[in-house]
Amino acid sequence: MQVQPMAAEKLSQAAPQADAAIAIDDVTLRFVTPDGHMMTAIRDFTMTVARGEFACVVGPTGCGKSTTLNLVTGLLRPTTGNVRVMGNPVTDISRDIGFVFQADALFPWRSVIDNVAAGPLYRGTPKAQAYDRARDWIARVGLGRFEKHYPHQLSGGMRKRVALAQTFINQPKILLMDEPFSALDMQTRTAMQDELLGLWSEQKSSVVFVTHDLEEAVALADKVYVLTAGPGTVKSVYRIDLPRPRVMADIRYDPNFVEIAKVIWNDLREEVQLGQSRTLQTGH
Ligand SMILES: Nc1ncnc2c1ncn2[C@@H]1O[C@H](COP(=O)(O)OP(=O)(O)OP(=O)(O)O)[C@@H](O)[C@H]1O
Repeated sequence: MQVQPMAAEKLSQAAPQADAAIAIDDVTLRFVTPDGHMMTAIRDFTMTVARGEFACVVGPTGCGKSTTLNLVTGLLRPTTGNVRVMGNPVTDISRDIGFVFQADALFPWRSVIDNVAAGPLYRGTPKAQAYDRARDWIARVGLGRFEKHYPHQLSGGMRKRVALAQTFINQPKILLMDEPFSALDMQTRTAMQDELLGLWSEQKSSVVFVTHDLEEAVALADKVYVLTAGPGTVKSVYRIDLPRPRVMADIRYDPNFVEIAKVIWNDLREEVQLGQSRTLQTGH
């Protein structure tokens, strides 16, 4: 087991690899606030996610984690710097990208199978084939008996399984996840983390997973990015060398896991405290 800030602890100074799945190169993003001031959301931000890599991003509230994901989707454009996905500059919302966010993105008026088949149908897959694939994915996430149910008839964990099936059926090369499991109880959350790792290891997507939960980050990731209090930049990057496959219910008791989490928390704590003191001073 090795825990170490990666060679480029100051990754913001290092050029991302050309063939990376995601390459955010020295990006600064400024917004005009509602009262007309400029505010910097992220600054001098450099991040590289290799193909097939699972990267987690942790940082204090408001430090720019969601903004980072929005740069990858193309919903936001950098003020300065470059963002490349699969080697190409981001110009539009890419079909290669799948999302799972905290809120459900399910259509409430559609049954489970109609929700899961929606992506392939939208992409032009013939109906019979789209529904066959949807059935297969619903079975994979353990909801075979619930194809005809509507989202309001499912628990939060079941809806999240539908969301994973809905996302993975499109075989995204890149998966962006913004606190996807934070609303779930601990047990369901653990099950969903296992589910996610299983699906990811089959499909080998490149993942960026944003979370407030450092233990979740360490348990899931190949690499953990720690961001500074806003305006966010990369404070340090840790490679997590815990062996795979990982079993979420067990990994938290692994002494190596505990040690890694402690080291990263020492780093993150300063930023969280800084973020909190700013919130107290400014009220937001
Ligand atoms: N469209 C926007 N216009 C102006 N400011 C914005 C906009 N979107 C985000 N911001 C600001 O950018 C900063 C970063 O926001 P972001 O949502 O990325 O943070 P975060 O780290 O994801 O926060 P949290 O952990 O609370 O979800 C915040 O100060 C936020 O108020």
